Amino acid sequence: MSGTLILVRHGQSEWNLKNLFTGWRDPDLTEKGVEEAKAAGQRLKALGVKPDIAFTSDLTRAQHTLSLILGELGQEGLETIRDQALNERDYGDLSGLNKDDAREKWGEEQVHIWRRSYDVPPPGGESLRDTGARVWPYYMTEILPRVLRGETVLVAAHGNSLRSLAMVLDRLNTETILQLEIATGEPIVYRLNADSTVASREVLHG
Ligand SMILES: O=C(O)[C@H](O)COP(=O)(O)O
Repeated sequence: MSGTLILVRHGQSEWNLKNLFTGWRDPDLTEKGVEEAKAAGQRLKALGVKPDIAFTSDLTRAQHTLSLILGELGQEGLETIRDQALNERDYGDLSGLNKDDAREKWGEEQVHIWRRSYDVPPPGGESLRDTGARVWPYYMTEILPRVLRGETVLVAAHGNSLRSLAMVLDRLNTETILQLEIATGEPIVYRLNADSTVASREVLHG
């Protein structure tokens, strides 16, 4: 066994609440999102988790979630690396549009394909494969080596940047990834084997 990797999607954002495609736009958390983030921190604390380092994206909602979690853990000053490699999928021309309005305009099926498929990008934006093309090398070079050294690494990021990472960790293929949803503010705790495969996976539900 080597180290521990904790993935957490940010708490509810202002645009999650308004049902808008967000991508690289930068809304902050709602009150509910703040509470979700604090609750995530409390659940990690109850589990006895003590991160050695944290990673987050270049976007406010993930950074704010991370700082609330670290507050609950009493680790406000923890070394934190921010990188846009961990940003949400770029939703391109859909950014800022209402998801129900988009379903009306393009149809339920097309919108679902843009949101959940592996390799169909939304207009002007990134497919999950495109997102993975920046997340996977970042994971391999910056995050995984620390976990393999036995560290506990906390990653606060986004629904689709984390879905691309879960493809690797949970061995999902281009079909089975369609089913994976990652809830806001629910940490996923992975213990990794020395060969980087997953020894155990636990979702800390609310
Ligand atoms: O960017 C967004 O709109 C959300 O964070 C994730 O959206 P999705 O559930 O449509 O992938």
